[in-house]
Amino acid sequence: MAMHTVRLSPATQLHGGISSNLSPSNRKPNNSIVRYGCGSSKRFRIVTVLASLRENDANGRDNSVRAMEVKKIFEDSPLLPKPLSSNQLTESVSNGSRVRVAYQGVRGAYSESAAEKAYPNCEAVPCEEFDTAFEAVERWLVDRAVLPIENSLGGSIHRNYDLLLRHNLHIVGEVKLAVRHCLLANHGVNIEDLRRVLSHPQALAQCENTLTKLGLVREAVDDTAGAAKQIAFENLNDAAAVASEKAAKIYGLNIVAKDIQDDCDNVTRFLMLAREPIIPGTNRLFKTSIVFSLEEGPGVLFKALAVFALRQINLTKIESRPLRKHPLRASGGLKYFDYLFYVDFEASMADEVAQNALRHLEEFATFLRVLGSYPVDTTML
Ligand SMILES: O=C(O)C(=O)C[C@]1(C(=O)O)C=C[C@@H](O)C=C1
Repeated sequence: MAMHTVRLSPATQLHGGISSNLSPSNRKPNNSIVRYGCGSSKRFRIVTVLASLRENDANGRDNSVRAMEVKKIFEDSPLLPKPLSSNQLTESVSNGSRVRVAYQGVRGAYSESAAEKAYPNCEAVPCEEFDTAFEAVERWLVDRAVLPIENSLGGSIHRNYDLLLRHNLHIVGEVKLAVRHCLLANHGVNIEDLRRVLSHPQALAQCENTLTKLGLVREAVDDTAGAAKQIAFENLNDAAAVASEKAAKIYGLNIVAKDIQDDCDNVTRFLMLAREPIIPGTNRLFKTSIVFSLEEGPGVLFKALAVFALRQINLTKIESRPLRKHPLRASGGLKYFDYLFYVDFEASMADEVAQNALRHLEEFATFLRVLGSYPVDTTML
């Protein structure tokens, strides 16, 4: 059987470095995580079956039968872990060896790459939802979470701003990842055959110009790699996924177009979250993230931001979100929207100047919380 017909090769595509499987069917009765070595015979069985499927395809076999077979093989595979869902959170435990890092999405998602960049040699643990990743850390199932917070083209990931406040984790670091999107389709599908494109809404927004030029109908899914997986599993021939080159390899898809984001400098910033804060230092460039709310009144936000300007502290990000518990406030018979302000500033909480700024802010803030003080990611992308 000629190996070149197999698009999912064993070493790079099926195993891919994840050694735990969190799906209930693969969990040991004592709730510890089942591990699989690189030489798993099941892995080779899967590759062999895929190879024979490809060969059958070449002989003109029914595509829907093939799609069902491929789906079954992937679902049975212990090598592609199923993401954690909220109701599984009580069922697995951290084994204390490598750092276990939760991310949202499935294998091949940009968030997985960010987790691996933030914690080299970590065990990246896929989670279905952002919320699940937060909870996985809170319940000691994993050690850290790495979650996207903003993108240079698409803007803020609002959901994670809201969750930062709803949960009690601390920001212990940030990591920036260059995001280079590809258009992925099944082999044999040409760009002219495409009608639809599936991806994470952020990824779709980052490729707005290309997708508009191609006239593709956008369909939002949970993550970019999940879109690639769906294209492969369902053997779709009118749809493509916006996803990474890594996802193309994992799910055996063809790269129809590369670098389709609207700007070559497309960067997503991720936050590293932990149960305990790190001790802020002054030995390197630090950033501090805070959230606060203010009284209603003329110039109040101006005054709040002035506490930093007066001390020459540089602000790197400001975001406002509705204050959900009190979305409206009344003043003089009028109703105003009520907000939370998230601010990142370039100073360590170990700096007296930062402590003074926050003391000053407390004088008129109705609520203030420090989300974390952590080293700035200064790596060039
Ligand atoms: O869908 C993925 O692959 C993700 O990791 C999520 C996500 C995001 O939420 O912004 C991360 C990076 C890119 O900006 C696009 C999508």
